[in-house]
Amino acid sequence: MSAELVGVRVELGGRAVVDGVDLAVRAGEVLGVVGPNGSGKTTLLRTLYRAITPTAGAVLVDGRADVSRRDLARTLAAAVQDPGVTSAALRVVDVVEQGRYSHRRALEPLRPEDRAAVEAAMAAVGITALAGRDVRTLSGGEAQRVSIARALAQQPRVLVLDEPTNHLDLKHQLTVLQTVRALADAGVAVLLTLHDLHLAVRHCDRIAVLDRGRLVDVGPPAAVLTADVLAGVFGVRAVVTDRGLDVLGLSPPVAVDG
Ligand SMILES: Nc1ncnc2c1ncn2[C@@H]1O[C@H](COP(=O)(O)OP(=O)(O)OP(=O)(O)O)[C@@H](O)[C@H]1O
Repeated sequence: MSAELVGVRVELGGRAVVDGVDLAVRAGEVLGVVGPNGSGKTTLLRTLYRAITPTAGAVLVDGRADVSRRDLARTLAAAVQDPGVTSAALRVVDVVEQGRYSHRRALEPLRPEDRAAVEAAMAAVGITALAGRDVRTLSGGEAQRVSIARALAQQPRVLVLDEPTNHLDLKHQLTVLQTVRALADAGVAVLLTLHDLHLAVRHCDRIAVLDRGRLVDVGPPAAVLTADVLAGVFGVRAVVTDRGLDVLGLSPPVAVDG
């Protein structure tokens, strides 16, 4: 299983925010997309899960462009930055059960395997105790984990996560990233965006660097996040070592008065 963008260009508000991007996420890997604010990461993910139609290029799932909405929903799950899980009076478990829609016929009750998938998804991100809570009462990090659990309950073969750790405390960041690793080890293709380059270096098999809508490079973290890329794209002086990423300061150095 793979999901692929081929020569993708996306124009929004009259300008290209993603341009000429070729990128494939493959079964068994965690592929991280990193880049500065506004570089096109969310747009790229939205294009892959077909929330946006590209201006040019193709989106392929297992090499095919003609996948139906229903087949796509059975194959690919996404947890996005603004999950909207807090807009209606639903319990946490109701939202996670939405992840089973694509596996059932309309109005069919949940089957034992659906319930098992929902329970496993909630346990994986530590929200079992929140099952009966009104989603409108959740904290940002709790709501984010509900959104991720809904995607996990879908048991997708391609999992797309937009900033899955941005509201999470350290323990839950690790919980989510370890869950992602276990899924990849089980053969799921995982594509995620991360702002935290430390997490990206540690938890991604490959990293794609976006800058102003263009793909700068894609490959293993240490090969891609070179000092030049970190300076040129992110504006920081930093190096990737065996221990991870060391950020030394801003690049070029900021002049300090006095
Ligand atoms: N609907 C829209 N209309 C016009 N411009 C848009 C629209 N959506 C996004 N953009 C612009 O497209 C660019 C890429 O946005 P995108 O959200 O993909 O970036 P990002 O890399 O995910 O950013 P961040 O790190 O801040 O989340 C930004 O300059 C943004 O302002």
